[in-house]
Amino acid sequence: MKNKTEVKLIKNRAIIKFEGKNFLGEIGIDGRIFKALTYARISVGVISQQAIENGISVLVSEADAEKAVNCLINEFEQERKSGKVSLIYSINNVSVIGFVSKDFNKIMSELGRNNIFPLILNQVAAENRVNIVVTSSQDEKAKNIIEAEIFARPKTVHLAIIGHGNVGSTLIDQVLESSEEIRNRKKIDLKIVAVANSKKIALNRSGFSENWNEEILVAERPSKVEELIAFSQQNQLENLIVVDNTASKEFVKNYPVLAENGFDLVSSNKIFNTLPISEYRNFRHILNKKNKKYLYETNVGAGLPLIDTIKLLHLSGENITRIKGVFSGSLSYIFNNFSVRDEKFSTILKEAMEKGFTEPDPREDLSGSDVARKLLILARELDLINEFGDIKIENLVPENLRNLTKDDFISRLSELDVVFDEVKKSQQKSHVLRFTGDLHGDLQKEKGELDVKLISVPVDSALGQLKGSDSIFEIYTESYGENPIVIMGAGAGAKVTARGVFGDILRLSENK
Ligand SMILES: NC(=O)C1=CN([C@@H]2O[C@H](COP(=O)(O)OP(=O)(O)OC[C@H]3O[C@@H](n4cnc5c(N)ncnc54)[C@H](O)[C@@H]3O)[C@@H](O)[C@H]2O)C=CC1
Ligand SMILES: N[C@@H](CC=O)C(=O)O
Repeated sequence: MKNKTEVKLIKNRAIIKFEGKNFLGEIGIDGRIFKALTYARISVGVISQQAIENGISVLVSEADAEKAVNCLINEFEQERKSGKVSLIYSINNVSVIGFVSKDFNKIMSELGRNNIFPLILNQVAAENRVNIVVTSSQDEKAKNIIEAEIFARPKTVHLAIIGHGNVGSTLIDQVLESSEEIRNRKKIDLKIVAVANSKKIALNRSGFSENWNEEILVAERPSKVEELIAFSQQNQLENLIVVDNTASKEFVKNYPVLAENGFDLVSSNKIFNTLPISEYRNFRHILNKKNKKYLYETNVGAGLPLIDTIKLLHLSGENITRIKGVFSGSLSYIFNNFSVRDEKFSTILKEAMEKGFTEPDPREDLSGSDVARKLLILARELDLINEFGDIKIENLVPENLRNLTKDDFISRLSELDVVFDEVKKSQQKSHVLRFTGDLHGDLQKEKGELDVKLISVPVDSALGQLKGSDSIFEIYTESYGENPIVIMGAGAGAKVTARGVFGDILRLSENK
């Protein structure tokens, strides 16, 4: 049962800390502290004794802090000389929050998740009455969190959307469209308070509306993570989630500092999960330490529920023996169409780009790197310690086009036509081209074998029948034997991917 009383916030307090050896429980010490402060006409608030640290803390008005310290220094002059009292000092800029709640543990865990750890906690258990002392830079945020809990108010979740290209802009629109329904149904108030591209970041404490695009046009702040962190701290924003919808190798370097500063993370960007295993593990260590979460369901199979399925199977002890299939939505579209249509390769590639299936630079797909990343991400979900360099990748980009700028490459797409015409013609009759990923070998060992390659398969085979931009993942396990678990569906596209990212945001929000 929630207890509906006011949550009181008293600002401009200071903690007077009194530290020493073996004086706790000694008759008269508390009395002398009070007497000295009363004589000095200083009113005393919350009191706490720390048995382990051997200290006493009292709360006074910040204006009285210096006077309180001096008066206690005088009172305990002898004990200071003998070393019995080692330190008397003040911690300024703190606030007291008083409330009544039966769900004390829940409130403390919500505060902790938001990096708020009270400096003093004073609880009258019989009355469910609690006073906590927090730094003033976190007091409003703490009050909001406590009120949301006690009064069962919709909890506000603050979102920072990094990257507003195909996936990012679709996600923003989806969030704005559904936010009212989510507030009513789930009691979660999703607020997009930051939107960034590679150059600028737009910040809006009250949350962006449908005209977010205009706000980013006139934004002047550089797209730096420091701007976002400072903004979240200055505005005391609780329940923070940063969403990475870039393909940036640079932005992922910010993940650890974001987790350190209280952000959970959601990412459609696959780069972080394919960094060297030491960085991959170190980040997970930071997440654990800071009680933060990182979700990336769309890293493999866009909106398809693949990572979760693999995670669950693996966690439940199911022995996954092989994962293979067509992992790329764009290459699925390209080869499904190129194999059966009388059309140039470059024309079909352009279609895939226009439909938003390819990476920002389509060579990430054609080179096999994007499929290789997906394969590595799955391998690591199985606790394999493969590195990107272990993957055998067939690169479909001719060597002379590999080192061009993206724009130069795109202006020379027609050079791909001859190459792929040859490949198409060289197939057996009734065969089609498919670009596949295969994680195999002894997956009980430290490393698996990862292969990424273009193959030619009979048109009536399972892979041969793939349509549109569908991906197919065959998951072989010990219990399922020769019949794999098959997950198939749209493997790329802004709408399905943004929906998958949105799902991750909701999963995090519900646990907040
Ligand atoms: N398109 C799809 O079907 C799928 C895409 N993804 C992933 O989604 C991500 C985004 O893809 P798209 O939206 O198609 O790309 P896009 O090129 O349309 O958009 C990328 C956005 O990121 C911004 N950006 C780049 N570097 C940045 C930085 N350092 N800081 C801030 N912003 C930066 C760009 O300004 C742009 O707004 C990629 O990582 C992709 O692999 C994942 C699954 C499916
Ligand atoms: N470019 C990727 C998009 C999804 O990850 C693909 O084609 O699969």
